[in-house]
Amino acid sequence: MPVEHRVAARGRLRARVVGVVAGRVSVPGMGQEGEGGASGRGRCVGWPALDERRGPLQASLGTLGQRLQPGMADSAQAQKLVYLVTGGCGFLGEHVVRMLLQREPRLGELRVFDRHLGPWLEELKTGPVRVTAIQGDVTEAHEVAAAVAGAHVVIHTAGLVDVFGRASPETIHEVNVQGTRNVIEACVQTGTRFLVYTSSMEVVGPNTKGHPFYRGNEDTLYEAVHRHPYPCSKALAERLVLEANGREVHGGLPLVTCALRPTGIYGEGHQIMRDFYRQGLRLGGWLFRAIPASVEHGRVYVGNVAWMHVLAARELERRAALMGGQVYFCYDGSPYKSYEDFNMEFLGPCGLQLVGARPLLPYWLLVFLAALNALLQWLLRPLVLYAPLLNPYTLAVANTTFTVSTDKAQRHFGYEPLFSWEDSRTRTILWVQAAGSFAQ
Ligand SMILES: NC(=O)C1=CN([C@@H]2O[C@H](COP(=O)(O)OP(=O)(O)OC[C@H]3O[C@@H](n4cnc5c(N)ncnc54)[C@H](O)[C@@H]3O)[C@@H](O)[C@H]2O)C=CC1
Ligand SMILES: CC(C)CCC[C@@H](C)[C@H]1CC[C@H]2[C@@H]3[C@H](O)CC4=CC(=O)CC[C@]4(C)[C@H]3CC[C@]12C
Repeated sequence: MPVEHRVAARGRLRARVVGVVAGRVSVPGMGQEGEGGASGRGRCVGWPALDERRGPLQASLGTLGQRLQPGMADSAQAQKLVYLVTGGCGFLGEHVVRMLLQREPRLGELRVFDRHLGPWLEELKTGPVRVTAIQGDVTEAHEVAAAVAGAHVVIHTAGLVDVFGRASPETIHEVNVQGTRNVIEACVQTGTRFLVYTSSMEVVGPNTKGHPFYRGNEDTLYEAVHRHPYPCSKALAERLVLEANGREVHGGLPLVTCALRPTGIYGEGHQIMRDFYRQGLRLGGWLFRAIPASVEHGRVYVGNVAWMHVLAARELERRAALMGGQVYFCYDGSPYKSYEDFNMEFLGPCGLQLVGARPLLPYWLLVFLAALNALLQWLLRPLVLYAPLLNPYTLAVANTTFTVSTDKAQRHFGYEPLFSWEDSRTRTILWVQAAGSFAQ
């Protein structure tokens, strides 16, 4: 039940302000210095150019890595800031929300904007920070503007993450590209100066040719060519965000933007992991290797992704010249492994086994099955939504090495992972076990 109802922002407010609850603030952490860098620019095959279209987690963030820096207490008293997190009820968004409450000392109000608000927001009502839940749609410009008005910082993580063909390409574009455009325009109109965008490694690759990206960084040359609507939309949206850096916002000051590019995120709330677990349980505890163990994936723990967002948002003002218009891969100490072997780090301790040192089916057969799935999806679309995990795109991503190795975020804004690999692994295992028992 909402604690209090109120209008959170000026303007034509149609976004529903569902409630105001208050959360907890604890201690911060931080770092320093830097330099310049490059941003990868992708090409979307079969998609219009930018200009042609207008258009169950507990507060488990712990005390790891907490460091109180000199001056933090002073600045905490000096100015309280309003943060807006779009997509704040999603897998990553919830972690960003909780991380801000725990580790952003200057937080005065936290606005959580999402199409679907989570009931867990109610838990956040006991602390000193006002949490404003706003039900709204990023594709509705006036709803976004109303939510942004008066915010100091926007963390834009809302997005349609669909590589399975559940949504149409147009819808993906509308949410990810037009939604991002609406966020930028809202910042410009209302005078909000700091915008952190959740991009994706998919902006770079894997490309349609299946070229490996091995221990790459933000400056690594790579032929970024996309066909799938999701990476196309993320690449277009990221470009919008980077190009908006330096635009004059209401009041005359420049907008400062940056984009964070997580690799495949895992952790508490990761639905695909939960799906693999349930599938394994249905198969009597067995999963069957489909992809060679030699294909490596970079993965990153959700808590560290959230932490990087919090740090980037905090440092954007002080390091505007350095960070503005920059992209940063999101990384941590998680080991490079194949997608399936990495999942087994969590599913193994939950009782599942991965059968086969090598793939059980020949690759050509997987390609055939993926193509068959795509055909069935198309044929059945008028009748039913058929959206299996295996399709030509997910097979290509799963079967292509994509690993990052970079310290740019460390150099530019002092990012160090907050959670060790051991801790990330333990937290994820506990969550999978709990999610599995709910499934029974
Ligand atoms: N899951 C992953 O492995 C990765 C995700 N990302 C990016 O991170 C961001 C968050 O992704 P996840 O948390 O995994 O996805 P998610 O689907 O769990 O969260 C997205 C949130 O955005 C909200 N949303 C969707 N459409 C909306 C709309 N029209 N208006 C308002 N809210 C809307 C959803 O309700 C949801 O709460 C996305 O931008 C995604 O592209 C980037 C790299 C990897
Ligand atoms: C048996 C199949 C061949 C195994 C299918 C696994 C796939 C469903 C997943 C393999 C790699 C994943 C993607 C990757 O982690 C990068 C991503 C980044 C994002 O921004 C969104 C999610 C995703 C595309 C992720 C989606 C699932 C996989 C394709």
